[in-house]
Amino acid sequence: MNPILECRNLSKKYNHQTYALNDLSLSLGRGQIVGLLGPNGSGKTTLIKLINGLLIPSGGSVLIDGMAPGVDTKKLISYLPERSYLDDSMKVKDIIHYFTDFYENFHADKAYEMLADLEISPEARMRTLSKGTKEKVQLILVMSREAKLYILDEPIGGVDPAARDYILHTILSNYSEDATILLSTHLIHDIENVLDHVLFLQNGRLVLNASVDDIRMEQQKSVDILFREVFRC
Ligand SMILES: Nc1ncnc2c1ncn2[C@@H]1O[C@H](COP(=O)(O)OP(=O)(O)OP(=O)(O)O)[C@@H](O)[C@H]1O
Repeated sequence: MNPILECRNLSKKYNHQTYALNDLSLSLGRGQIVGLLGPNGSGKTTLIKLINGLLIPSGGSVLIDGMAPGVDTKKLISYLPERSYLDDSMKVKDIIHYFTDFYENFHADKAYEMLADLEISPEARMRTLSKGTKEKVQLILVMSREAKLYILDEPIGGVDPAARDYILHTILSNYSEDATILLSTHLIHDIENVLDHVLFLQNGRLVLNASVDDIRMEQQKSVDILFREVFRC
């Protein structure tokens, strides 16, 4: 079977400046949760945008399930961007209706179930919700699609610590076993227990591509501690 994601010598330069992403090659298999980790400006969002076809590579290529980013790969990827793209004047239930029309693989019943679990009213208008609650709604929408690759750019940044566990549980219990989740975060300590694999980016280069079990066995340390050592300022 094809890897769900393959990057070959992928590079991106903005405005002829230095490389935001530099000669990155990697291959991700199916059925795993992968942490995309790195300091500010290391290239995480750039990589995510390239995978989603929102940026064109300056060099190299990206393949999703063997295909270049395009109409067909958008059906396979469910993407949570770092900034909200939802219309603030809409009610949550209207957005669900819109998603149901727009995406063949969107399950409204699943979205309503998760909203109820998190005590968010479908009648609420987006602009009346707090930042963290808006993030929860966005994550619910993304996880209610049946996708092969979920890409979550900072999914729990604005969510309070008590809700983070629930959100992680929501992520874990709402994707099928052969799907892959690629998520970027700075909250490594909160998230590392659900990760199978990690990618460390530094100045646009991939400096670590390892399974979490290997890191714990070989280095005898948590991902959080390893990250702090590798990226100490
Ligand atoms: N639109 C743009 N124009 C010019 N430079 C950009 C643009 N977007 C990103 N960059 C630069 O590319 C590099 C990588 O940025 P990117 O946003 O991918 O990093 P990141 O790892 O997601 O950072 P953070 O953790 O702060 O979100 C940075 O040096 C950034 O300044």
